[in-house]
This record gives sequence, structure tokens and C-alpha cells, in this order.
Amino acid sequence: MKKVGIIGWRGMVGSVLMDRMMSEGDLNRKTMDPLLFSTSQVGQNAPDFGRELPPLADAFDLETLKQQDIILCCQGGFYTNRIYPDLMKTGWKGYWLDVASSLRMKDDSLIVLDPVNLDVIMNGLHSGIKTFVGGNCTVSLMLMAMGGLFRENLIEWVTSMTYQAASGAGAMNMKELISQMDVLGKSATNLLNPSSVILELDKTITETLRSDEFPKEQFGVPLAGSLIPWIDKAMDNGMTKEEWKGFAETNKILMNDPAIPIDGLCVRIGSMRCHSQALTVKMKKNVPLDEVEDIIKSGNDWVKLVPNYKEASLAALTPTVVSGGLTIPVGRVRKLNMGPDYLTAFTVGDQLLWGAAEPVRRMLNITLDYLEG
Ligand SMILES: NC(=O)C1=CN([C@@H]2O[C@H](COP(=O)(O)OP(=O)(O)OC[C@H]3O[C@@H](n4cnc5c(N)ncnc54)[C@H](OP(=O)(O)O)[C@@H]3O)[C@@H](O)[C@H]2O)C=CC1
Ligand SMILES: N[C@@H](CC(=O)OP(=O)(O)O)C(=O)O
Repeated sequence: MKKVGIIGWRGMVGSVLMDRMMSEGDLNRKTMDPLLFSTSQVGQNAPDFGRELPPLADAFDLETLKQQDIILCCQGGFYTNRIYPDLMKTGWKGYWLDVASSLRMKDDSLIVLDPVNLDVIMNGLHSGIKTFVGGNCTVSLMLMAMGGLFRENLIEWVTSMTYQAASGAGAMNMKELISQMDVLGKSATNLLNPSSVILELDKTITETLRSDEFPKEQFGVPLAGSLIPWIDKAMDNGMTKEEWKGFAETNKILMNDPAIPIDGLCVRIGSMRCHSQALTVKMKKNVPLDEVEDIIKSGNDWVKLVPNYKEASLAALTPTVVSGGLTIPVGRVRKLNMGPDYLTAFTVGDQLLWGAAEPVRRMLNITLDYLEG
């Protein structure tokens, strides 16, 4: 029986994780003894997750944390930065699984995305690595989409132009996006009939977006009816940290040596929880398009090739369709005018599932399987 402490289970990522664990029957695993922690509800009854659980434990109590064989943490980087070093100082020898970015680039941690890097994960477990972290959402989703081409060593470089959902910024931001839409809709109530003057509608919406009263506490600027061409903090070379992760994390996930150049621009748009990406790939050689498509399809069990025509793209390649599911559609695949080695593709993925909760949920099972021999 392995003791598994779960922290951050009632947050946005944690709720998606618990949903998935229940759907997959993970919590009923007989060899797992789960304990839920909280930073704010210590001692309260655990919710009904289909298995009787003890009252909520204190997420700041090192003694209880120390007793866990595995800790799965969705609480956020602030918590990880505070607790992980203290727990390590106690000599704890358990496995720490995390969704936050804090520990991703440590020398003794691995970034997990098992449909793409199970070999790296298994080597890590066998060599005594005990800290495993889910990747950045845009990185994991790009790799789920293009894993086949990486596996076949066909990629010379990639640029990604992202269209990232409000959920990546947090639950409050998702609510603010909808409040912004609500305010915009209300300001236009009398201007939507077919005979109204379009420039009046446009002027009213622009004035509403620019007004001081427009709700923008979370994002700082309007997202609805607009976009935000900046995600996370600035690096010292003109990149944002989100853009920096594309290169650093992809190459760490795949353990590439030499590293593959990956770069692009990350943009927040008004979708709820699906990140989309337009990719330009420089291939190492000219591979016929039908072969490229077959390789993309063979990447993993969740990737789905969408034929490059309008009806199929509108039916299968939008955040509306993908939201809440594990499928990773890849479409608009074609060669570019730049030459036969240049490929473009568009992909969409749920950033709370493969982008956050799913890789660590699967890592918990991989760790338990490994410990059970
Ligand atoms: N959002 C994303 O897209 C991604 C996030 N991550 C990582 O996951 C971390 C957690 O993110 P996220 O899930 O968005 O964080 P949340 O803010 O939704 O939840 C974090 C914690 O806040 C506490 N909390 C306080 N009030 C509430 C409430 N009303 N409802 C639910 N929880 C509440 C809970 O802890 P307690 O029970 O102790 O009070 C909860 O575990 C991030 O910091 C980030 O590092 C990683 C990948 C993607
Ligand atoms: N930064 C991502 C979400 C996120 O939490 O990323 P990370 O896990 O790398 O901090 C976004 O805004 O869409």
C-alpha cells in the first residue's frame, strides 16, 4: 500500500485532475492509500470521490507530508517553492509530482508527457529520479500534436504562433473574460438589429472597450473583442517566459542533444480553455505530404489528423469542439511556398487536460506501477 498525498485538488487544475481520476477509476486502486491536503480547510471532511477518505490534512504539516510515499501537487508554484525545499531537508525519499513550473528545469527533475517521453521517464525512475513535473501547456500540446515528427527525427526547427485561452491565466481570468463579453453585449443591445448602422455598433464597442469602467482587473486590458500579445514575464532577450519555455522545456522533455531550435510568439485570445497553435516546421528533408500525415497520425492514441478542407476544419479543429476532451486534432497540414521542406499545421488542445492535469495523473499511475514492480 502506497500513501499518496494530493494537494491542490480543489483548484481549477486539481478539479480537472480529480474528475479524470474518478473517470479512470484511479482512486479505487487497491494499492493506493490517498490523503487530501488543504492549506485552508484542514480537518474538514473530504468530498465524496467515490472512496472513503480521512479528513483534510494540513498542507503545511511536514510531519504528515513526510509520511507520504508520493505527493501529487496542483497547488501552484508559490506553495511548491515554500514546501518542497523544507520537505527535502527532512531527508524525505518519496516521489514529488507537480503541475507548477517551479521544479521543471532542476537538474534532478524530469518533465513528464508519457505518450511522448515514456522512455525518458522509465530511465529516470530506474536511475533514482524522484521529482516529476508536467510541462507547460503550450509545450505539452505541441508535442502531443507533433510527437510523430519529433520521434522520426524529421524536425530541423519549429516556430509556433499561439492562441492561448483565458484558463491559462487562472479561474478568475476565465470569469473576467465572460464579464467582459457581458458588458460588451449589454452596451450593444439596441444596435444589433439588421437595420442598425454598423459603424455606430463599432464605435459603441470601441468606446466600451476603452472606458475606465470596463472590467479588466485580472488581465489589465480587455481580452474580449481584443487580444493580448504577451504572456508571463519578460526575459532579458525580448522573449516572454512563455516563449522561452517552448525551447527549454521541449528539449528537456525529449532530452534532445543537440537541442532543436524552437521559438515563436505567445498570444492570449478569448477562448475559455483550449490553446491553439499555428506551427511552421522546417523539416530535415523533403517528405511527401501523405507520409507526413501518416507520421503525425502515428504519434500517439490521442492525435487526430484533420483533412485540410474547410468543412473538416470547422467541424474538428476549433476550441469549441475540443474543449473538455483529450483529442488533439492537427489540421491545415500543407507545404509552404518557402520550399518543399517547409510545413505548416494548426493544432488545438484542452490546456487543462493534456496541458496540465493528464500528464501528472498518468505519472501517478506510472510511479505506482513502478513501485509495485
Ligand atoms: N491554470 C493553468 O492552466 C495551469 C496551471 N498550472 C499550475 O497549477 C497551479 C494551480 O493552478 P489553478 O488550479 O489554476 O489554481 P487555483 O487558484 O484554481 O487553485 C489553487 C488553490 O487555491 C485554493 N483555493 C482558494 N479558494 C478557492 C476556491 N474558491 N476554489 C478552489 N480553490 C480555492 C485551493 O487550495 P486550498 O484547498 O489549500 O485552499 C486550491 O488548491 C498554478 O499555480 C500553476 O502552477 C499548470 C499548468 C496549467
Ligand atoms: N502560462 C500558461 C499557463 C501555465 O500555468 O503555464 P505554466 O504551467 O508553464 O506556468 C498560460 O498562461 O497559458
